[in-house]
Amino acid sequence: MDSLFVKALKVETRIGIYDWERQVRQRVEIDLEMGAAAAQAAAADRVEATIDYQAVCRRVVDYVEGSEVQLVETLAEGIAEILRREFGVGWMQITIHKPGAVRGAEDVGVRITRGRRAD
Ligand SMILES: Nc1nc2c(c(=O)[nH]1)N=C([C@H](O)[C@@H](O)CO)CN2
Repeated sequence: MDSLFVKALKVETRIGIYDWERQVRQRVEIDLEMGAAAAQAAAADRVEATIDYQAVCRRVVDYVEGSEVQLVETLAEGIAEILRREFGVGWMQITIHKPGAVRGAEDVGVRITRGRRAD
């Protein structure tokens, strides 16, 4: 299966489980991979024949900037729901990075995979 991807989409948001984290905005970085048939899009050579990754990015940024969740897991599930419902994505992998959130670790976060991979 072919896929479209977005790497390290940076968004400032309120996220975290501690009191101090409810007072600030922190940067998260988001990787997306979405199942999409490249041959169909190429044959038409039109963005309407596939998933518009720029439209996806705009929508994800809008959602994440406005969210106020505690866990990176909650953010990932919210994005998955948007990709499924609004963009018709059948298979996806979503990674939320929260770089620098844990002292001594370069990066922490969550990766979820949802949907069925088409052949
Ligand atoms: N499984 C998770 N564990 C933790 C999360 C999280 O979102 N999911 N978050 C935190 C804190 O907010 C941390 O990122 C800030 O230092 C800790 N554990």
